[in-house]
Amino acid sequence: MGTPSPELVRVADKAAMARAAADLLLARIAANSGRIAICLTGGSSPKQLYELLATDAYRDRIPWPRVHWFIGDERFVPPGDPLHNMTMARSAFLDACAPPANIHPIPTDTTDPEDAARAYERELKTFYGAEQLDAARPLFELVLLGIGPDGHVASLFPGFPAADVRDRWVVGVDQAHVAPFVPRVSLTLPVLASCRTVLFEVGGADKRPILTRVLAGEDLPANRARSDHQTILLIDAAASPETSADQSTSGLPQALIIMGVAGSGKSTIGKALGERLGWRFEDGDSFHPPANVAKMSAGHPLTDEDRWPWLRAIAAEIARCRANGEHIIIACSALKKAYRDILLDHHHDVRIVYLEGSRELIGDRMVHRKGHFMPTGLLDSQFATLEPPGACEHPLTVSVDAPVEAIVDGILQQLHVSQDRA
Ligand SMILES: O=C(O)[C@H](O)[C@@H](O)[C@H](O)[C@H](O)COP(=O)(O)O
Repeated sequence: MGTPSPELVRVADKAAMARAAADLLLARIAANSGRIAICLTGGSSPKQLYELLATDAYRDRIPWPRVHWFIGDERFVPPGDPLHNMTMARSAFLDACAPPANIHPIPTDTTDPEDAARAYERELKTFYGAEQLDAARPLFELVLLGIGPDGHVASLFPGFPAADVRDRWVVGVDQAHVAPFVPRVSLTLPVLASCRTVLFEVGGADKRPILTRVLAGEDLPANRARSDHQTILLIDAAASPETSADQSTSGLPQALIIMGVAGSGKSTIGKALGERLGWRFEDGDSFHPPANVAKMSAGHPLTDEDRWPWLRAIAAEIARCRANGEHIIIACSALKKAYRDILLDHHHDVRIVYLEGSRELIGDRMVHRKGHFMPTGLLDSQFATLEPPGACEHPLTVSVDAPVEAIVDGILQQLHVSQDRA
């Protein structure tokens, strides 16, 4: 299988970009319960993100002891210098939040950048526990990158030999192609690729010229830095070239997740929608691992720990469908945002359909529909758990207070599917 194409995610401005990047970082951390490595970037683009991570809203949600912080490139200046990349990250958030042993700067107190590169390569290999990268076991969970005005990433400049190095993990770069003109030390492209997600932050009007070239597919380091698994380009309105204004919203989604509390009609609506679109429908419950099925059959409620593998199994099925170009509709209560984050996995072609209804309405429907009574406690607890999807999740919201066909019409309308096409 080739390298997946990058996904474009558009946000309004740099503040929204920082929030989206922070949310993705949290999702990546939540998806792996082991020791995690994150590769930070220098430059000015990530500063807002770093500052956001130090705020209560994010800081308290990061399991700091198990997260390790590396850097994709360093300017060969002493720590503390205003140009020093890791110093910027340290003062923005790391020093206040991360255990010192989990901060892995590139040394710049060595004789030259080449020595520093060798020392950092050793450190990365020791952390990884092997001399060779294995595509099935990425080194990093997330690699953050910015794009320079000439299309460079980390300190891999276009036309410089460092951008072609494949047999080293880290290289010394004697001179930079753009300011600041100090020697650099940089991770190489195969090492940056060894991650679950490469996330580019590209914001501000000054990025528009280079982004236009990148989106046109020019052969630049920015177009060669791709994760083996997932690459996301977060771009804001100011950086976005007009010509690509509707690229990310055109076409139908690849997958739809029908969410809502028990009794909101997820399966009925999902099946009816599947028939109208000609897409496969699956009940999310069929993805529960046997341990969960056993627990539920014994009448024990599931905990979030039980739910993660189940949600990841659904996400894996969505990923499989996306890779094969198949459409799928999955019914899954997905009451909390953390659950939906796993299911959506930041894919803009996976959309949520939220079946909205009040507790009274859904309680009533339960009684009248099948003459079957749902215990009040269960419905109450569903509503207590429910975190309705926010605008940033771009849900298709429909009221369940209508006949099935009208609800399906409402969803098709929001998908801009003409009734002929359906
Ligand atoms: O050390 C560096 O300069 C970098 O890591 C570099 O690759 C940076 O990410 C880009 O040049 C974008 O820089 P800005 O974010 O400042 O535009």
